[in-house]
Amino acid sequence: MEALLKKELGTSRLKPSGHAGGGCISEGKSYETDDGMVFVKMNHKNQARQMFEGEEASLKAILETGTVKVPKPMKVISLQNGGAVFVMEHLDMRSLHRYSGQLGEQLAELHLHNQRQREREKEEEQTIGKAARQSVDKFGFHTTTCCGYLPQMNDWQSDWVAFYSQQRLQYQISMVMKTYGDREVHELWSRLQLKIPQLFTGIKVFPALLHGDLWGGNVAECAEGPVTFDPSSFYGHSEFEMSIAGMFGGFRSSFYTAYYGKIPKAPGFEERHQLYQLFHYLNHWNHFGGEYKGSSLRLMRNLVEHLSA
Ligand SMILES: Nc1ncnc2c1ncn2[C@@H]1O[C@H](COP(=O)(O)OP(=O)(O)OP(=O)(O)O)[C@@H](O)[C@H]1O
Repeated sequence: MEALLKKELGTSRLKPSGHAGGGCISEGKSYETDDGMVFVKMNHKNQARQMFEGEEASLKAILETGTVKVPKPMKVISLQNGGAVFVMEHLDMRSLHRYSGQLGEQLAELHLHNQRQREREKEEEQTIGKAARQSVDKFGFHTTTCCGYLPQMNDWQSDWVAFYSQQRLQYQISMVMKTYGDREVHELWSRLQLKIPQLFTGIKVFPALLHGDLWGGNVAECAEGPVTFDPSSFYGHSEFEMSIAGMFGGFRSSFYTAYYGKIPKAPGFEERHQLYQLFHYLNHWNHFGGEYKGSSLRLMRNLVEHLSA
């Protein structure tokens, strides 16, 4: 693997730095190269290349906004015996502490970036008659991204409720059905899907670029500010981002105060929050098995019971 890395990176020097960072999905290791330190993630699954290409595209999209710091992506390389590696800039990181509030602000800036771009274009259209369209007016992404190692459908759709119901929840539920044949999930889903539009009454959702997997294990800080990594981006409802953040903890109150100071909670936030957490519980059920079954079904029952017939 190291000979392949040397060749692909065009470096004569490739020395393990001693920094290793294994997550739940891939193994990670840093190396010193001719051009500085790199962090290399390796995964032997067949779908590793697709997973890393999605991460690479996500990092590029977030970098382009200039809002929140992420490692610069460098290269996805296929391994001979299946699997792939992903090379990116190495960042010296420690647990998020001092810059928690700044992360909240910067995340809100990321979420507002596309809308502000659209507003600038509208002004230009009014003053000079035309504007080069860079803003995104649909939900989805230009490529598949993976939350964990499972691919997410990102086909562009104008209607957020349809996108989220079909490409996020339905997709996960179909996978649960295929793997576990669970009848209760099927029965609850047939009732829940009819009620989802109620949760969006009076709400206008504008596509926001999301990190997509913002749990406490994917945020940190460098000497000069906060950093996030391992994204699975798409354009979606900004509220979706806050769902996994709350599931496993790791975010201080200063993070939430700063974020909601810029993007206040809209009416009905709490019910939609449950709907958005449902995706992550189902995705965990599909990744890690039955220990997430109980929490997924509980959430579904709760949503079905609290929404009117
Ligand atoms: N660019 C980087 N520079 C230095 N260390 C990094 C970098 N990216 C990630 N790490 C370290 O590696 C660890 C695992 O990274 P990452 O979350 O991307 O892996 P993963 O297997 O996709 O994880 P999971 O799915 O569990 O979130 C991080 O917690 C961090 O300590």
